[in-house]
Amino acid sequence: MYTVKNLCFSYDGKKVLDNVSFSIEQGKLTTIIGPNGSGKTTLLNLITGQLSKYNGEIYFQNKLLESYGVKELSQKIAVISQNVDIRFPFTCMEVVMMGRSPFKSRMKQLSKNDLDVVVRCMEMTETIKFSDTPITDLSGGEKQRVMMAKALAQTPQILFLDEAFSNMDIKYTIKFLNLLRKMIKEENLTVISIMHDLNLTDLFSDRILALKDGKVVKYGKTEQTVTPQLIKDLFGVHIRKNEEKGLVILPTI
Ligand SMILES: Nc1ncnc2c1ncn2[C@@H]1O[C@H](COP(=O)(O)OP(=O)(O)OP(=O)(O)O)[C@@H](O)[C@H]1O
Repeated sequence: MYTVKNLCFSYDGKKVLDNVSFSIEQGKLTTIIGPNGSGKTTLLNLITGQLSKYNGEIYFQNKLLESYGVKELSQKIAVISQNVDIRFPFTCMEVVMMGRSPFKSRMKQLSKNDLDVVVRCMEMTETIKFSDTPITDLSGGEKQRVMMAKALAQTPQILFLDEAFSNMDIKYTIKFLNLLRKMIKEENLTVISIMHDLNLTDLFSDRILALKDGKVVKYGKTEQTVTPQLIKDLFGVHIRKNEEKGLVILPTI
């Protein structure tokens, strides 16, 4: 689905990604982990076409990423970024409706089908009650739920999440991770996420891509990849792995 070969990227001469190569499988939840500043968001921005001027190759569905137009790419991928940066007081329904814009012609209204998708996604994310509320009036976690509704309304083949649950409480985080697992199973959705919560990463991910200092340290199946040694190498933190319940993070460094 995605193949990245020898990807290198610098900001103003400062190298941030160094010879990164991997392939993402369809119908899996892959989580990118690594310390602050290791290059996770930069990598995500590159493979979603939000950053350019890299060295190396990025293939999406066997075509070079740079050969896709913005509209074509937006019909296939949706991205939820780290921060919700909407300063204009659009109503929440207007924001979720923007998720349908890759599918409509310029100047045309949304179709009945588009509106049905919007309402369904707002119901799934429990944001329908905010339909007429300006997004600027919501809390951080509520805004993230609206952004989740907008991303789902895009009906993507691949959903990218950059710490998309960072402001959500544990109930909604688990609700959405379960919803994504269901969509992966039933609709063959592919999810690529960045998460700092190692317990949830371990419980919900199929594959782990571990980055440190802009290099891939490890990439593979979660159960084989998330080991106490990897977490020690990445973060300098000790963990114990409980075979039944996942990770136990120990507060000694
Ligand atoms: N726009 C930018 N201009 C210059 N340097 C940048 C820019 N964005 C990120 N960087 C630098 O690139 C490096 C990687 O940043 P990136 O945001 O990709 O890391 P990250 O792994 O996502 O970090 P975090 O876990 O803190 O979100 C950091 O050293 C950061 O300071």
